[in-house]
Amino acid sequence: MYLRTDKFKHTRKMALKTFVKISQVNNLTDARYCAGMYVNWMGFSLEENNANYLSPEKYKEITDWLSGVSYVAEFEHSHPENILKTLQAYEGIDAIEVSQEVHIPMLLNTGKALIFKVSIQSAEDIRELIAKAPGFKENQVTVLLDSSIEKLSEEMISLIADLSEQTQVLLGFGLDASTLETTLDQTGVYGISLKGGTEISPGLKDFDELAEILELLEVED
Ligand SMILES: O=C(O)c1ccccc1NCC(=O)[C@H](O)[C@H](O)COP(=O)(O)O
Repeated sequence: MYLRTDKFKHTRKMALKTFVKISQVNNLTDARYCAGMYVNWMGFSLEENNANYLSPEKYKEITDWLSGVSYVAEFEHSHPENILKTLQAYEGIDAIEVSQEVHIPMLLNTGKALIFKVSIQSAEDIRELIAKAPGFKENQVTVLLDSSIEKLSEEMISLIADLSEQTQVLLGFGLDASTLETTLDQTGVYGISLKGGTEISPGLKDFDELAEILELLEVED
């Protein structure tokens, strides 16, 4: 059984049926909408070469308007030393997301939650994660599955279910409003990850589709 931190249990209104992370948020409109929909984690790209890069000033401007959401600092390539240096300019970051596995051990003791974003090309990639799942669980590293694959195969669904039984997984691909509930049931993932910003993930053609998914997940108060 996951901890899911007491913080979430007691302060989050259970307004969404599953845990939701929004990645690469880069404007106030999307940020306010998503916070209003009670997403759990809001991610901002803090690497200057990223198309959705958010400067410290813009980050402050946006987050000053928000409440009830945890902030994720997203990095693809930065070395942990630079990550920690960068974070000094961003107040209130709760979690760090990296895409380089080798960077994980260097960030385990920062006091922040850790997310490992993995680009999935094939079922084999998920098998490799399953082999490493006990280590992720032990170190409380949330695994975020990202991919350009639009539709989840039966094989992938069953592998993701296996992975989710062993550690905390956020599913970031193969999400479609018409099959969302089944996908959540079949994979048993802890939550999902949707992209904000200007780059919309495969299968999510525009902000309307992101909104459609969030509305589907809404729980009546
Ligand atoms: O609790 C676990 O077993 C676990 C397993 C794998 C990854 C993470 C795990 N727990 C930690 C978390 O659930 C989140 O990282 C935590 O809720 C984030 O909290 P916060 O920093 O308050 O956003």
